[in-house]
Amino acid sequence: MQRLVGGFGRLRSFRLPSYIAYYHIPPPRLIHLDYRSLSVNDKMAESPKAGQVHALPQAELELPSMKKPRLAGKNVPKSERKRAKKRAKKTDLPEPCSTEDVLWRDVIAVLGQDVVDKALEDGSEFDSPFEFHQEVELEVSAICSSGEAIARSLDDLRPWTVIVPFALPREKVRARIYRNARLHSFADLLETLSYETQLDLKRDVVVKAYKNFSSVSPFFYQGYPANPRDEDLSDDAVPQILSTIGSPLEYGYRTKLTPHFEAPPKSARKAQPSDTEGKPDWLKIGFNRIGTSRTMDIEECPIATPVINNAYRPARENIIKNIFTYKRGVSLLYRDSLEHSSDASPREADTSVDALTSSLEKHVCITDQKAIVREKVGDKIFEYVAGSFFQNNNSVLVPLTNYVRDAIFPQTSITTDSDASPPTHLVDAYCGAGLFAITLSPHFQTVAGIELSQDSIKAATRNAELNNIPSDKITFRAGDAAAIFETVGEFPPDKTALLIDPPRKGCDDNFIQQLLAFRCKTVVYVSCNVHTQARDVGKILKATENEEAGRKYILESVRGFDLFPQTAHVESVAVLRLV
Ligand SMILES: C[S@@+](CC[C@H](N)C(=O)[O-])C[C@H]1O[C@@H](n2cnc3c(N)ncnc32)[C@H](O)[C@@H]1O
Repeated sequence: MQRLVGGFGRLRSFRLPSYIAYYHIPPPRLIHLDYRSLSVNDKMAESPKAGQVHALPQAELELPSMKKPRLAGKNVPKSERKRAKKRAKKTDLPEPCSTEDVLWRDVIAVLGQDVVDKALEDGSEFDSPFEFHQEVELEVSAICSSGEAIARSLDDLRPWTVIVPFALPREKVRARIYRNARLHSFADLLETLSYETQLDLKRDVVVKAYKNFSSVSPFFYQGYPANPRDEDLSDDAVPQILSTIGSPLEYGYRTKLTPHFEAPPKSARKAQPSDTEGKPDWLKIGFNRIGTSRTMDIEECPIATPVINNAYRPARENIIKNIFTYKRGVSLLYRDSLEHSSDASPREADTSVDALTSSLEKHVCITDQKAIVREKVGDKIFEYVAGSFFQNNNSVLVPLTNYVRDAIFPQTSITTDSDASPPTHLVDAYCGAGLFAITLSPHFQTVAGIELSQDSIKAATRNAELNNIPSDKITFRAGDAAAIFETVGEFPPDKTALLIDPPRKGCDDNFIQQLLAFRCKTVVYVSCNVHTQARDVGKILKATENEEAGRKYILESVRGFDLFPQTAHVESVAVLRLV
């Protein structure tokens, strides 16, 4: 059983599930060792200075190996001899290749051979700057061969390292020292301080995606060894990837959860125990372990909203109690929703202004796939069928939609013609329940959205009504995204912004061809899969790169948005402009 506790805590005493713990517990594939830096340790063995520190007198070294070295004269009292023995043991460098030696070499790699040699020479290698149970703040330098993190102490006067579990390079952590050793201390992790580190790591994912999939000449990326190919884009086609925008909520943000469980196996049915025995070991209610189809038991999910966790806990108890009534496995659904009229029974309904205002903000948990979920994004209301698509982190939707608005109407832009009049028309391809079309509608004269799911199109049309947007201003149609270009034939391309937010597989070639034929002024590409986004953006750039007569698309900016803190997932927004 994994006990999940949200927020910061003593991570040592429990484990987050692997699906959310990507940035908290380094799984083996995240451990990168810089063997070049470790190789400086090889010099250690040859170093005469290092040898001198723990060397016994020459005569003793030459004793037969079975004979213990003589530490002092016969007349020295036993207690003194014991102390000397202890001292000698403490100052001995670790046995080559022992666990201690492997760690010691990580210490040297972080501090540098010169610093270590100096400490050994002046005998300060055990003078820890830290006391037992002292709390310290650290920035992780590397991962040790043991999988723990190693950080260099920030005190430059006394070079020191601290070994701490469950942290990653560049993360800032708070830790409590529990043991001091030679030039390093061991500490328990108290807190991972930096959400910024996650955002940096996610920026790296965007950088790599554009490097690997946009077909930009590899020479653009310094140190990349390949030669440019004919099909590569020119080396300045991709601008510097901007920093990732964080989610206002780092935990408790996820508005949808779909845990599952299997029905009892035959063997368990045969020996059906009484329900007083609690949860049987074979029963796991939760999510798949990363990369497997085995379920990990989850009691509580730190990234889910409180209303979802509050509903999940008793439901879980109920499933455990009644597990033998299930003949098949079940996938559950939990959706965080604002309470709306159909949730309250008529008897309970209070129509006073105060009651209506507070009910607008009251959250309930919906578990029926077909029920209607309600959310607010800024001053707009959205309703959709619980089983259909809607973004799962409400806290980041205002920053995200504002960012898209500002990209379409830039205050100053090096790439837009300042005399050009702003766009008046918006096309929302892959529009879902109308999130972008509706939130951005106040800034446009005409808006058109398209989406494959009939349920979502019904929801988008209803959402336009709910938000009092006239039907002659905004229209939604069900269909393949490429079909939108038939509908918007009347839209002036130079005054049209196209928003693309496709599923993970990205856009198909037909859509890209029609986009290229339409040639609208601005394209904002929002994506939940930055790799297919990089591929599609590369195709658009490449298609217009060498056009002599016509104008070409340039990639003005790319940046990640963190819709899913504590996971490896990153959303990406690319802005293309026709110049
Ligand atoms: C990532 S969601 C974005 C939805 C919406 N923009 C939002 O933010 O709520 C992608 C949407 O594309 C729809 N979709 C998938 N394939 C499509 C296609 N070929 N043409 C149009 N829509 C499609 C899905 O049903 C889904 O609603």
